[in-house]
Amino acid sequence: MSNIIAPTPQRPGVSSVSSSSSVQLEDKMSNVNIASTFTTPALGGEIEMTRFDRKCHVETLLTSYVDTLTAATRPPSPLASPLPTSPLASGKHKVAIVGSGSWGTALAKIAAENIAARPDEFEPEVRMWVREKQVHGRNLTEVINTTHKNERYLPDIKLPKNLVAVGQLKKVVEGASLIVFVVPHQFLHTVLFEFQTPGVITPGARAVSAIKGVEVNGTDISTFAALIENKLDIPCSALSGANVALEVAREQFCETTIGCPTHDDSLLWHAVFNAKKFQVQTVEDVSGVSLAGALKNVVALAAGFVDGMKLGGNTKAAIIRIGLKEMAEFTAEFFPGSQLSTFTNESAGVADLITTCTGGRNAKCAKDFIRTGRPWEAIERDLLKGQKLQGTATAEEVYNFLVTRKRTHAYPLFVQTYKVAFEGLAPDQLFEL
Ligand SMILES: NC(=O)c1ccc[n+]([C@@H]2O[C@H](COP(=O)([O-])OP(=O)(O)OC[C@H]3O[C@@H](n4cnc5c(N)ncnc54)[C@H](O)[C@@H]3O)[C@@H](O)[C@H]2O)c1
Ligand SMILES: O=P(O)(O)OC[C@H](O)CO
Repeated sequence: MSNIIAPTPQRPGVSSVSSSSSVQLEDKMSNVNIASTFTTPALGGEIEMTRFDRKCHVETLLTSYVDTLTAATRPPSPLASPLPTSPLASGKHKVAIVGSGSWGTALAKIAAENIAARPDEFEPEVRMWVREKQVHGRNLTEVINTTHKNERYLPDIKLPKNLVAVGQLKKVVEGASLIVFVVPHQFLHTVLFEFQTPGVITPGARAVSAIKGVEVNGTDISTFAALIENKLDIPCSALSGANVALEVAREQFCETTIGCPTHDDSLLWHAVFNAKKFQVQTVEDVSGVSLAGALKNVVALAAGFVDGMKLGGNTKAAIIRIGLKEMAEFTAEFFPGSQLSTFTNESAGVADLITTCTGGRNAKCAKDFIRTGRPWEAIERDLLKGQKLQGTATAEEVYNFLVTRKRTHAYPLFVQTYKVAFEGLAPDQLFEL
C-alpha cells in the first residue's frame, strides 16, 4: 500500500499545495490478479482494474495529479479576495513608485495598469519619482507626462496615462499607502534620508523593495527591505525574479517572486503587480528573495568573465551551479530562517540566475572587462548609457563582509570573482575553486 498525500498549505496565496488536491493511491494485491483501487477527487472516485490497464491508468492519474498540483500552487483567485483595509481616509490604497530607471518604469507600468482596472480599491493616480534630466531640451518629467514614454530609460514603451512623473521626492509619497522602492542600490540612503522627516510617510503605509543589492557595515549585513523597515518603521516586502526590464515592459511572459512578512502584504502586493504576462508568486521569505536578487549579480559577473574568455556552455553551467550553491549557503549561514526553496523553486532563485547569466547587464559588462581591460566606470558609461551596474559594488561588499567574518574560504566563487574584478587576478584563476 502506498499513499501520495500532498502537503498541507502554508497559507492561501502562497506557493503551496491545497489539501483538496491530495491523491490517495491504494494497491490491493491478489494471487491471481493485481487489482488496484484509486481514490482521487480529481478523477471522481474509486476505480477497480486489472494489471493490464493499470499502467495507463497510473499515467492518467499522475498527469491529473500534476495538473491539480500546478493549479493549486497558484494563488486561488487573489483578484477576487477582499484586500486588507487601507489606512487612508478614502478607504482606497494609493501606490507610489520611487525610481524611474528601466526597472522602475517597467514596474510602474504594470502597477498603473492593474490599478486602473480596480477603481473601487485603488486611487487611480500612480506617482513615479523621476530624477530630473534634460531630454531633447525638455525636462524628463514633462516628456513622460506628455508623451507617456520614458524616453531616457525605456523608450518605445507606451505607459498608461494614470502614471504621473513627479520630480520632488516627498511629493511622490504624499498620501501613499503602498510605496515601491526601485532606485539603484547606491542611491537608497539619500532617498531614505528625505523620507525620515516626520510627516512624510503616511502612518500605516507598507513598502516593497525591488532593489537588488545588500547593505554591508563591517561584520553586519542586512537586506534593503530590513533597512527600509528600520528607517521608516513600516513593513517592507522584497520583489525579485527573472526580470530583464525591457522584456517585462514588452509584455513577454515571465514570473517574479515577492517575499512578504505577512499575509496582508502578500495580498496587497499581489494585487498591485500580478498580471497575465507577469505572474507573481508570494513566499514568506523576505531575506531569501532579497539575497537571491543581490548575490546573483556577483555570479553574473563570473558568467560574463566566462563569455569574455570565449568559453562554452559547460563552463557557464558550472558557474551557474556553483554560484547557486554559494548563494543558497551564504543566505542560510547569515540569514537563518530563510528558505532553500526560494533558491531552487522560485523565479527569484534559479530562474533569475539563468536570465542574468545569459542576458543581463552585469554579464555584458563583465565580458567587456575581460576583452578590453577597461575600468568598470568606463564600461558602465559606454555600455549601459545611464543605467547602473549593480554587481561590482555587491561583489566588493560581499567580499569585504566575508573577510571581516573570516569566511572567504567557504565562498570561493564569490572571492575569485571579486579578485578578477578588482585585484587583477588572471581570468582563468576564476576556476581555482
Ligand atoms: N533593469 C533591470 O532589468 C532590472 C531588473 C530587475 C531589478 N533591477 C534592479 O532595480 C534597481 C533599479 O534599477 P533600474 O534598472 O530601474 O535603474 P537603472 O539602472 O536604469 O538606473 C537609472 C536610474 O538611476 C537613477 N539615478 C542615476 N543617478 C542617480 C543619483 N545620483 N541619485 C539617485 N538616482 C540616480 C536615475 O534617475 C534612474 O532612475 C537595481 O537595484 C536593479 O538591480 C533592475
Ligand atoms: O541586467 P542585470 O544584470 O542588472 O539583471 C537584470 C535583472 O536583475 C534580471 O532579473
